[in-house]
Amino acid sequence: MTAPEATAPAPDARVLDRLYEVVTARKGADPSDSYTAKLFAKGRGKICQKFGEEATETIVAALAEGPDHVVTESADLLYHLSVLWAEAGVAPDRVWAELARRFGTSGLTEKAARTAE
Ligand SMILES: N=c1c2ncn([C@@H]3O[C@H](COP(=O)(O)OP(=O)(O)OP(=O)(O)O)[C@@H](O)[C@H]3O)c2ncn1[C@@H]1O[C@H](COP(=O)(O)O)[C@@H](O)[C@H]1O
Repeated sequence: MTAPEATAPAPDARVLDRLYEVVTARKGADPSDSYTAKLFAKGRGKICQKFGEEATETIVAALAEGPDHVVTESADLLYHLSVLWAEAGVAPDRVWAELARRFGTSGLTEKAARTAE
């Protein structure tokens, strides 16, 4: 069996960085020991399919099930996004940098600049 992580991360946004480290370390691990390793073994198509399913489940939770379900489905969604990033070779730092770059630019301003091109 794969050993559980020694210490749980703080329950804040940095948990995604820790999760990405754990997920990346599961690449090439025995699929019978790890759900993440099983997903990697099934390939990128399966990982993308799972991410899509979790997105749909999050939508259903928001539309019909209430905040507690939105929380649990969002956690499933972000876990599967971490696996997708690891599969695609995208470290979360790159996403954080892109979000930071966009900070303070209204989506309306960005769209207007794009559609004027
Ligand atoms: N955060 C998660 C996490 N969130 C959700 N899941 C799994 O994602 C799956 C959700 O998919 P479904 O609800 O569709 O359940 P399912 O029917 O089992 O899925 P499929 O058979 O369709 O693939 C469940 O099996 C959950 O257990 C997770 N599995 C792992 N992690 C993290 O990843 C770490 C490593 O996990 P292992 O790779 O299993 O060691 C863990 O310590 C956790 O920190």
